[in-house]
Amino acid sequence: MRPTLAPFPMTRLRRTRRTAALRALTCETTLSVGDLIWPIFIRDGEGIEEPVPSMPGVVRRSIDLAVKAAEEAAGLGIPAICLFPYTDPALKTEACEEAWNPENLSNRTIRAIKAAVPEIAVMTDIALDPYNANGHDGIVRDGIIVNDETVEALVKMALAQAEAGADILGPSDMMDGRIGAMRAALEKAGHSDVTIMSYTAKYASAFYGPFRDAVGASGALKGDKKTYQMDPANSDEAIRLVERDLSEGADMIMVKPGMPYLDICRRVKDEFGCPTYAYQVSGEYAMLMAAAQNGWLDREKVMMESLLSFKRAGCDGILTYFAPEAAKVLRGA
Ligand SMILES: NCc1[nH]cc(CCC(=O)O)c1CC(=O)O
Repeated sequence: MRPTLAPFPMTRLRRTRRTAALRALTCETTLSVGDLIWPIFIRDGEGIEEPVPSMPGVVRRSIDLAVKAAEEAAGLGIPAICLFPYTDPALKTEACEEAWNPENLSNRTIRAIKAAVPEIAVMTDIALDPYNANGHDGIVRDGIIVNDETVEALVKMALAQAEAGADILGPSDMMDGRIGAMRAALEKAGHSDVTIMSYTAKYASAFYGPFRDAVGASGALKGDKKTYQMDPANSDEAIRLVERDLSEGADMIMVKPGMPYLDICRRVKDEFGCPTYAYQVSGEYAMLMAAAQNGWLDREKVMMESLLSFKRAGCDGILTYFAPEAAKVLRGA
């Protein structure tokens, strides 16, 4: 599309910016509560809300309070909540068996939320890192992250989550072949309605630091995730990954992190026109909150501006720790 402009002064682009009414009429992008997915951290226990120091305002909740959070989210009109478990270090093993235990923290929370707030969509994370003694998303053998064996484990994890009632499965592991394997297993097990939001273009990013503190994976992780997560230098590779995941049966595609990768969001939306989401990750949240706490940025304004930028870049929705706060702003509450 090429704009046609009469020469100045016939064209004065400031004319349409003059009043709030004209600005409202020419506004190209909107953010609404229906665009938000709220990631929350869960832990064992009861009545516990434990702050995550590197993410001011974010807590780890016991299941009873996670249910309360889901009720709050539903009340605000937030369509989905995404669960990340803080796993007891004693349950972490090299084989990661806790990942597909039907009674693990994550699966118990899915059931509790679906029982109390059936209308909210519950999204999960599929990767082995919360359950892995070495902190990696895949099974490690002789120092190598083994792909196909990991996919078998992830499929078991996906089935346990679907069985518990998850609406959206979020494979965040970046192994090859996982989407197709999960989709086939879900069909076979009668879970043909469960959606998959693939963490397709997930970069090996330093912006995940606070999240790894929140789920207790920082201490365990040996080395980095560069053999499976993407090189921040790459963009064409993201397009190949999206094509691959869509052809294997992903319903929705995610780009992660968010703000430093808006160019990828735009390319994905333009090339595939598929449901596209971005994850405004822990480090992005921490960065904005730290500046706001110092009085260097206006928290509410940068929150809303950053979320709008995802919509402008073509995203259909955003996973953000700001979800309830942004929802309150959008509802004028
Ligand atoms: N595979 C786990 C996973 N799922 C979501 C995040 C990061 C989310 C955030 O930083 O907010 C990570 C961390 C990682 O890959 O190391």
